[in-house]
Amino acid sequence: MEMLDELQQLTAKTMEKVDVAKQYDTIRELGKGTYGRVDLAIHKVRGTKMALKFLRKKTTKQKSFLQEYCISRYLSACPYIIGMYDIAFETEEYYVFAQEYAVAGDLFDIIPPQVGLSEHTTKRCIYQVALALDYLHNRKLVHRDIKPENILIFDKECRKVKLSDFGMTRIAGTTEKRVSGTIPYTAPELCEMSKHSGFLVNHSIDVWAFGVLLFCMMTGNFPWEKALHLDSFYYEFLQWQRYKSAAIPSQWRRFSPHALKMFSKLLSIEPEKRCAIKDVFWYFGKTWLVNKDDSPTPDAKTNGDVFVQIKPPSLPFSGGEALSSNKTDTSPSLSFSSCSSYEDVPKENNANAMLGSTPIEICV
Ligand SMILES: Nc1ncnc2c1ncn2[C@@H]1O[C@H](COP(=O)(O)OP(=O)(O)OP(=O)(O)O)[C@@H](O)[C@H]1O
Repeated sequence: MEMLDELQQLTAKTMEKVDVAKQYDTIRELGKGTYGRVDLAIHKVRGTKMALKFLRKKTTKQKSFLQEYCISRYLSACPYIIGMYDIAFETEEYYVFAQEYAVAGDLFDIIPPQVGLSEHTTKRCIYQVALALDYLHNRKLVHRDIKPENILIFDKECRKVKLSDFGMTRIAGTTEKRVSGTIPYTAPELCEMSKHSGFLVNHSIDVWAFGVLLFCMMTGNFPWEKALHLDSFYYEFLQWQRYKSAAIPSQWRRFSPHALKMFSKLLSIEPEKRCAIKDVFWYFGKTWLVNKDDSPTPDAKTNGDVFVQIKPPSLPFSGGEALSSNKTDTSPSLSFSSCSSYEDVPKENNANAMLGSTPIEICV
């Protein structure tokens, strides 16, 4: 990791003030995040289309910018991680770096609400995400922000996808403050921690988020809003995992026994028992979704079909509830609901977006 320090120092020394309009033709905004925005621009001299990531100086320290830029560059040799240009500069208001442009946007926008992607497309996509995460973990890094908005896609069929946004990436084993909000991808051991208390960064938090991401991709819903006992969808999952005799929660019944086994390894409640990302590769040769015609009829191990109407919680991603993203672009935004519904809600900040006030139908 000395190499990263050196790269950061070198970048800090060589970073220039640039007038963006003189060097780039801005085409459009690609997305907005918590700390800034990403624009599609053409480098006037090179004639190349690039994604310029602008991080507001008001909310981003130079050190954090350098860290994100250098970690991104360090990882960009992997074909499943977003490519980087050797371009970092500042303006009056922003720190800026240039990335490869992902022409089809991000994964969030192509997951059909309440339906999910086909098994074939999910496997094609998640396989590449798993390779990217395995690459990162082998280098002792933890991404810490795995979610569909950070998986960039180059075609709607997910033939080529790349992991991006290394703003939260840290070295495994370091102590971090738990400052970010709780979202459906947040592992239970982090959800239970009080804000600002320190925790040891570990690969297992990416593994958990990967499991939740997989569920979202295959169902178009979040499995829960928060991995906390007070979240009924999470509590049901917890009971099922703890006492195998408990009923399979309805939203998990669509998965094959192999897929359920994979989920219980990825979403193991105790972080020490969670599998490594590379352990999922074995499951790619197996079927993940049960054929509707073969699905088991409700019996002692299941609850039977129920149809529940619940009021959406006041937070964005509800356990078994609504998922929304932090995007504020003009593309249609989604919210996932726990067993169910993806509703069109603004992709405001993941942790703060409000769900609409209409009840969400949960078909179980
Ligand atoms: N290289 C790219 N090509 C195309 N679109 C991109 C690219 N980089 C980012 N975007 C779009 O911009 C959005 C925000 O980018 P990014 O996640 O890097 O910002 P952020 O401020 O770090 O977000 P967050 O709030 O999640 O931390 C992405 O979800 C994606 O839709």
